[in-house]
Amino acid sequence: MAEHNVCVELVRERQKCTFEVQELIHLIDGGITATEERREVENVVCTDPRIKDVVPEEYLSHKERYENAIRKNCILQEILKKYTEKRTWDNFRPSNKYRISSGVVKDISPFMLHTGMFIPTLVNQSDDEQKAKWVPKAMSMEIIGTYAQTELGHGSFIRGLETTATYDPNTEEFVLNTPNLTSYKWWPGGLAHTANHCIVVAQLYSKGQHYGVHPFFVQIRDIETHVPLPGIKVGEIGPKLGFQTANNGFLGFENFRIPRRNMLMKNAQVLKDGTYIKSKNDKLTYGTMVFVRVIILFDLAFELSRAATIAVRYSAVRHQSQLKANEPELQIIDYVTQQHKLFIGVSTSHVFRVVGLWLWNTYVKVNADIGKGNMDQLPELHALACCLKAVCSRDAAARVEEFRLACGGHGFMTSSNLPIINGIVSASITYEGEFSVLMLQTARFLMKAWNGVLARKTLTPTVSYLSKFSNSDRVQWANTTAGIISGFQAAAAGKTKEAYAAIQSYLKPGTDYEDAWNSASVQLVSASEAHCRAILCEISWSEMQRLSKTVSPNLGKVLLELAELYLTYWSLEKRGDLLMYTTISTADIAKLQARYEELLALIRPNAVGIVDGFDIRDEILNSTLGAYDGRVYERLMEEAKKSPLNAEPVNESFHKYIKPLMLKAKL
Ligand SMILES: CCCCCCCCCCCCCCCCCCCCCCCC(=O)SCCNC(=O)CCNC(=O)[C@H](O)C(C)(C)COP(=O)(O)OP(=O)(O)OC[C@H]1O[C@@H](n2cnc3c(N)ncnc32)[C@H](O)[C@@H]1OP(=O)(O)O
Ligand SMILES: Cc1cc2nc3c(=O)[nH]c(=O)nc-3n(C[C@H](O)[C@H](O)[C@H](O)COP(=O)(O)OP(=O)(O)OC[C@H]3O[C@@H](n4cnc5c(N)ncnc54)[C@H](O)[C@@H]3O)c2cc1C
Repeated sequence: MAEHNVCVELVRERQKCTFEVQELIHLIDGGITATEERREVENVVCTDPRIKDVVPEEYLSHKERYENAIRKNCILQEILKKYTEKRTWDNFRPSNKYRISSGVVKDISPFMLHTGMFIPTLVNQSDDEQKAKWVPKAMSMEIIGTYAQTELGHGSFIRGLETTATYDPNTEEFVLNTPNLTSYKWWPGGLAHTANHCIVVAQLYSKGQHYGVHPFFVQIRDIETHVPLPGIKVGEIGPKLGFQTANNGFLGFENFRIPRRNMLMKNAQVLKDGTYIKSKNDKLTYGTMVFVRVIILFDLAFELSRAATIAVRYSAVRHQSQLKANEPELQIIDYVTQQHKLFIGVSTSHVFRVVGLWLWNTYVKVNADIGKGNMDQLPELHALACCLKAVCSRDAAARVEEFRLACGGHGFMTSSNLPIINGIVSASITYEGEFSVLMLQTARFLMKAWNGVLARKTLTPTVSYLSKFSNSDRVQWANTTAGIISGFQAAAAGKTKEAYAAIQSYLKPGTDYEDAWNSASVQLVSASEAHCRAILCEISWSEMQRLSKTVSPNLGKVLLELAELYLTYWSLEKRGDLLMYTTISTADIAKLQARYEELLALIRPNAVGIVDGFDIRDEILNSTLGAYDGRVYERLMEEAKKSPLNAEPVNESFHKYIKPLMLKAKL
């Protein structure tokens, strides 16, 4: 971007920056080569004239919008293929180059489930022979798939799914059926008109026995004509709050037959005669969900970085109101309330990225152990992935909404892109495991851990802190980062203990454990949240400390300020918990508040530099408010002029309706 086109405010902001933005970019990308590789792909895609929309997406009809999304995503796939020719699943290291999808369509790609769930399920749940047959075809997009699990009647409760797969040993086939309306598959992305295959999660029956849900590889459309195969009823579910171009669909089966070997057989198998061979652990069927819950953190970090870039740059460009009489109007970023809205979101993006990487490394290690037959770490991984996915998605949605509010009226414009990002992030609270449902899964793990505390057992690493805080004394508070982390752990331990006690107190004679659990479930969710906050604080602080030692002192200082801001913000937000479970005093809280305000002031001069460090091209930001040059007002007007309503000075509705109305009023 030529600096002479950049508005004066952003030029000044960039001059103020105390660290090398390029260094931050490389840190986020994971190295200079990764930055170069990402930029090269982004450049090729974003400068391809076929990708540019003449009419903005939001003015297209639902149908046109989908068709446009498909057209452009096919071009993207063509380009990406060149950059991923040597890629096999085993060396598949999806780098930031996949964020390019946002530079192609503003909303979600209809191919997202193909990459995000169809391929991972084939890789992780097929046996070697199946993998060799299906994965290369899926990777090259010779076949296009999705993940069809949720039904009209059931999403959270997977054991309640109603689609059946009944084995017929005479033909060595499974017969798929949708027994009633509520058993229609409902929601899968790309299912409606994009995918020709899908993973179908269905209840398995063989030799008259029921064996629970299992994944099946199912072709639903003819490869040549794309016509749904006989016995398949498929269509689209209609417009939503967001995800307009995701092509979410419904699917029903009527005695639809698939070969026996189309059941994914890495974990459980059905032999030719219908004998069922059990998996080592029946929860391995849920493996793709664990994988996606893990990678969602990267997606949330990215979406937050987009929203942060938009809101921070806009706040530097926008002037409003006078702080002092007879002085120029302030850049809104100089209002401390504005910094309070902005900087926690910027910091949260970094926190999610580093905690996401830590979770990813844990996932890789546990998966390797599972491969060797050791399932010991699976419950802990599941508990971690559940609460982190749930809390981070909810936090991300709150932060994006705050960024939107920080942009005032203009943030409400679709052209700001904040409403679309809002829709994308809000969906993640529900999909891949609804918030409360996942929090309660982590709570199950915490209750077991508390049993371990009471039995003086050694706990697994992420809950080992519970033993430290098992007595009733309030924990000694220290106004340091270590003190804050310890305070969060004390709060998590205290809440876990109370939720445990609440279950016991509800367990009157004649009360089932499940009813007592339900009665205590608000406290259980609260305990899960506290546990998750303790993890987010501990891991983000240790990771940012580690990273700060790998970069220049100037950048290291900024990283630590962002990490400390996160800890301090949440200490203040959760001061009630800290007052309950630690010896924190009102004077300590006042000190935390003062430090928080100090951190806002320290971050302020670097704010634009920090979001520049996310290195998000204008085409990927898609925002009138957030472009690199800060020409906010020109862009808002240019975009407004694209409204089809502005193509004619008088709309025909005037003659048809308004004029007659006015004439009638005269009579
Ligand atoms: C360096 C960077 C590398 C990064 C690599 C990334 C590569 C990726 C490339 C692609 C890029 C694209 C990025 C895009 C971002 C991602 C976008 C994806 C978009 C997704 C769209 C949405 C898709 C969907 O929504 S699919 C449907 C999802 N559905 C759900 O999640 C349903 C939720 N429900 C459940 O999970 C279950 O029903 C549950 C857990 C609530 C209850 O199950 P069940 O009734 O069977 O169990 P319980 O009786 O309650 O408990 C039994 C027992 O089992 C334990 N357990 C449950 N689940 C699991 C599990 N998954 N694993 C292990 N254990 C489990 C449970 O804890 C209980 O244990 P107890 O010991 O008895 O307590
Ligand atoms: C944008 C989007 C994309 C999606 N894509 C896919 C896809 O590609 N493939 C796919 O298979 N699915 C997909 N889904 C479906 C998604 O996974 C489910 O919507 C999600 O798992 C929640 O299930 P549900 O809709 O049945 O909600 P419900 O389970 O009906 O939840 C409704 C309410 O009931 C509460 N509740 C439910 N069970 C419990 C419980 N045990 N304890 C306490 N409270 C409970 C919940 O907390 C919630 O408040 C998608 C959904 C969305 C929104």
